[in-house]
Order: sequence, then C-alpha cells, then structure tokens
Amino acid sequence: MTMTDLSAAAIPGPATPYQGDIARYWDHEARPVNLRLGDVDGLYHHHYGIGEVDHASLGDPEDSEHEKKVVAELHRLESAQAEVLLDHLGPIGRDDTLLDAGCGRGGSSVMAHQRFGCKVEGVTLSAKQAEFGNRRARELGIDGSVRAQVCNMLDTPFEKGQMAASWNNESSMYVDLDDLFAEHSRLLRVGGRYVTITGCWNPKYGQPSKWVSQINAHFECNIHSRREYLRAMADNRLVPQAVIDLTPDTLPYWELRATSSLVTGIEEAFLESYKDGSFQYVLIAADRV
Ligand SMILES: C[S@@+](CC[C@H](N)C(=O)[O-])C[C@H]1O[C@@H](n2cnc3c(N)ncnc32)[C@H](O)[C@@H]1O
Ligand SMILES: CC(C)=CCC/C(C)=C/COP(=O)(O)OP(=O)(O)O
Ligand SMILES: [Mg+2]
Repeated sequence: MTMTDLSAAAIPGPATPYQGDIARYWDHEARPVNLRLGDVDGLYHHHYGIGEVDHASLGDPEDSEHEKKVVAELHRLESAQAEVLLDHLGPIGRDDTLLDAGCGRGGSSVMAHQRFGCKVEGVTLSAKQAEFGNRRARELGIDGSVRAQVCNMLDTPFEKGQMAASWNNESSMYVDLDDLFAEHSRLLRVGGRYVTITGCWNPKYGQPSKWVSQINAHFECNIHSRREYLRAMADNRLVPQAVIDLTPDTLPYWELRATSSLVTGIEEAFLESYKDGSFQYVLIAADRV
C-alpha cells in the first residue's frame, strides 16, 4: 500500500466502548480556541503552549486588533511547544518514518515533515480528525509524506522496528501506559527515540488533586502520575534520556489564555493545579534499547 492509498485500509470499529467515546468526542470537537488558532497559519494543534508571552506584540488592549494578536500569540506558543518536542527526536533523515501517536488534526506531523523532510504516519481515533489532517496534507502538497489514519495507537499496522522515532503529544492520558509503551517499543528501531509531552500528576502531592480530577472529567481522559510514566518505560525497553519539567514554561500561556475571549472554562484547573504542585507539564525523551 502506498502512503496515499487510504481506500485500501479497512477501518475496524473501536477496540473498546471507551475508545468509541473518545472517537465521538474528537469527531464533534470544534472549539474556537483550536480552530481560530489553527487558522493563523494552517497548523492545527490540540496541545498547549510554552514560552514567554511577547507582551509588546499584543499592543494596547483597547486596540480593535488586540484579540487577533492574542490568538496569534497563543498559537505561536503552541507551535513553540511542538518545536521543543521535535528538538528531542534526535537526528532524523529524509528516508526515515516517524509515528505521531494520537495525531489530532495533524499540526505536529506537518511540522515534523517540514523540519526533517521525512515520512510521518499519524494515528487518531477520530475519522473527522484524520480527514482534516489528510486534507491539510493535500492542500500543502505533502500527502505523499504525511498521512493520518483512523487507528488505535495500542495496536497499529506498522512493522516492527519501522519507526526511527515516535511521539505522543498530549495523547497518552487516553490509554494504559504499559500497552502504549509496548507498542512504541515494538515499532521503534533499536536506538530510536520516543518523546512525550504530557500533563501528569505529581506523586509528591499524594493522589490526583480535585483540579486533576476536573481536567479528567472535562476531557474524558485519565491523567497518569509521573511515576507511572517512568515505570512503564522501564518495563518496555525505553530508557529516559531527558525528563524536563515544562510547568514554569507553560504558565504564561495559561495566564494569557485565561484573559482572552477564547476561554473554555478549564483554565482555572490548569493554573491552580500547576501552582499547587499537584500537576506537572513534562517532556520525557527516551531511547529504545
Ligand atoms: C489532545 S489530542 C492531541 C492531538 C495532537 N497530538 C496534537 O498535539 O495536536 C488527543 C488525541 O489522541 C487521540 N487518541 C486518544 N486515544 C487514542 C488511541 N487509543 N489511539 C489513537 N489515538 C488516540 C485522539 O483521537 C486525539 O487525536
Ligand atoms: C495536558 C493535558 C492533561 C491534556 C489533555 C489532553 C488535551 C485535551 C489536550 C488539549 O486539547 P485541545 O487543544 O483540544 O484543548 P483545548 O480546547 O482546551 O485547547
Ligand atoms: Mg487547544
């Protein structure tokens, strides 16, 4: 099957009722905070931002263009997050294939192809997201290299050792981590790199805080603890090379978002849980050994 021959692939139903819920959730998602940010430059993300806010770029709050500038700034910070994830993939060649596990509308996949010139396979539970990502790839003329498929990331059709690198950008809170890392470990070649950026609860807090529970309910997900990530990697031949606490770097994004007209109601939970230490935004990069 060639990269663009999607018609040949039989799409099985969801593996579990829960995966059916998540497929429906993302099939129906159309929040302005995601679509308006994506419209800035055609990279559509479903993850959050990192880095300092460029307050000078926002200008006067009374200015009629202010809201547009806030949208552009939030989007710049979300793309900066994806750039940091890609920075940790290691050397990638044009002939390599990467896996974007839980690819959403495909923003990170496109960025990876633009940076490395390689092939990128994205998988999502949502047919709407896969169609959206494949349409964007066609519009950009890169559908020979970047594609999305409706597929469970715990059970993919890719070959053992096929991937030079793989990642989960804010998509690992929907699955069991042992199952997830077993599949990444199977797909990665020895020496290949796995990267995740994720929110995780802090074992030092004791248990998930009320804010973490609120985030779980809001997104129908199941946030894991930092310890669970490290244990599940160790059990699946993934050896961490970097564990970076991005919590201080993501706070400016949330402060700005909380003041914008695009608020969704979840801003307080992120801000409060990051500040009380119960929740952390982390990047973990690991080598397949
Ligand atoms: C918050 S979005 C992140 C999207 C993307 N990684 C990004 O950074 O824009 C979560 C994604 O995980 C996907 N997902 C959740 N569980 C999955 C599973 N078992 N297999 C494949 N994708 C899954 C959803 O379909 C959705 O696309
Ligand atoms: C860090 C954690 C716990 C993430 C949970 C997964 C998630 C829903 C990410 C953002 O998606 P989105 O961009 O669709 O959300 P929003 O509409 O809030 O921007
Ligand atoms: Mg978003």
